[in-house]
Amino acid sequence: MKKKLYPIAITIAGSDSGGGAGIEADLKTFAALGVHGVVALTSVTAQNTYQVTGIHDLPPEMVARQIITVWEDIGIDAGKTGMLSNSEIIRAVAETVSKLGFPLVVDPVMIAKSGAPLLRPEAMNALIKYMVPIATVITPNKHEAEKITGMKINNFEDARKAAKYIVEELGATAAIVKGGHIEVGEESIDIMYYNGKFYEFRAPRIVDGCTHGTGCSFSAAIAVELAKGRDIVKAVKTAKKFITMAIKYGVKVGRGACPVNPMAWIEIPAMKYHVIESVKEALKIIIENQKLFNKYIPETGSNLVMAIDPRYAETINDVAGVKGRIVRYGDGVKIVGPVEFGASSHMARLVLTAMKYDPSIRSAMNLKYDEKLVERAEKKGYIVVYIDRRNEPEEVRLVEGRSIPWIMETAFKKVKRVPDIIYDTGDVGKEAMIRVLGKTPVEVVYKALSIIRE
Ligand SMILES: Nc1ncnc2c1ncn2[C@@H]1O[C@H](COP(=O)(O)OP(=O)(O)OP(=O)(O)O)[C@@H](O)[C@H]1O
Ligand SMILES: Cc1ncc(COP(=O)(O)O)c(N)n1
Repeated sequence: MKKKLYPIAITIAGSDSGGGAGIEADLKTFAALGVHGVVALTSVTAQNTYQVTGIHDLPPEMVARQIITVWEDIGIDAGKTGMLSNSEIIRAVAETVSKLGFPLVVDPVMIAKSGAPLLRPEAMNALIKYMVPIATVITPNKHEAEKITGMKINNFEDARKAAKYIVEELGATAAIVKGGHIEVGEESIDIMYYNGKFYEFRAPRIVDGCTHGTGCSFSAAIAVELAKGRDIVKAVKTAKKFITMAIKYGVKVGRGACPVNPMAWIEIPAMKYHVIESVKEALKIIIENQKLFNKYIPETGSNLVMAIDPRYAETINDVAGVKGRIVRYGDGVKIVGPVEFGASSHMARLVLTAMKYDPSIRSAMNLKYDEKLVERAEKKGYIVVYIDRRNEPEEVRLVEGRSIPWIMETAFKKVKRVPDIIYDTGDVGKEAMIRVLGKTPVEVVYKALSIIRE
């Protein structure tokens, strides 16, 4: 079979005006994982991160009509359902999807994170009777699985029984009982029963992430992979990786449960590419001016670094620099290795600390100390701060990796902003150094050049 360039996935779900869950989360997930997303809206909710203040259901015929109209022209490779709200909508969706016959992921949405009911009590039986049997995969959490099976779920053994029951007695092809609230420990473990076998999907539990829309985005990700033609086990594996990242790099907005961030999946790699290109562009300028830079490359070498967006930057692995540093070579300089993430530790830590004070400062370079450079910087009106390394507290000296943040913190305290230049004149075993900071590597290199040039 010829592979489709644009697999099509449909979300049959409600809208969350807060943009965190529902079709909004689903469409972001579809886009991030590379399929074309289409929609059958079931209900409009007036919602934010901590409450639902109104629900307006669409007529069931209108829900069915959206699915059919899309199918007739664009086609549907797989779909998911989210909030279905009432039994008439459930009947209309079940009937339409059964007729068309595409693989369907059912997220049996009942209650929002904020506590609001999203499924009328009268619709519970319809959900079990009509939706479960047509589910290729159904993804209940602990509470939803309890409602569907009538069982109590307190541990993974109970979750296994429930998943098996949903498949063998209620007719789903595969059932995943999500473990967000079961045996809460270091990991978030989901249990799947499929084709006579149990599967476990594990990921580290994230404590300070965002969880509004997790269920929506997880089920949408499974639907995407099914639309691409992946088998169920592979689809869930990818969805689990996807949702873990979306929770970790959540969108920190609102005063309730903040929304997951499905875009992290593509945004982080895209930013990394942009950062590498930005460092490379600035390295070209250094090479063009290598004779000027030669004299000011420290004995230990220089590095030029840039961090990814502050929303995502956490460790030195989120900062790119030159592997093996920039060294003196004849009367010029040599860029020793490739530009890589995690290639620098000192300069990376400087930038990570600077970003805590001013998120726009994402780049830095170090030069050999020379009083002439400091004089020129001051004359040019740059903010220049001197740090006396003899004042470095004992507890800072003793801990590996603490000196650089201390230098940045001390400099910030002196001028109440991130300076353009921080310098020190060294100490026993510490080379005197000038550190140039800025928004981008090109800006940093031009700043450096402007003080190097006589
Ligand atoms: N804090 C967390 N850290 C990592 N993964 C999580 C976390 N919370 C939920 N997940 C995962 O996200 C996916 C979607 O979970 P979802 O939030 O729908 O279920 P739940 O946490 O069991 O229940 P609830 O919807 O009531 O929070 C599942 O794979 C689940 O294991
Ligand atoms: C329209 C709509 N659909 C689904 C959910 C569930 O998501 P959550 O449990 O994260 O609030 C929601 N809140 N709103």
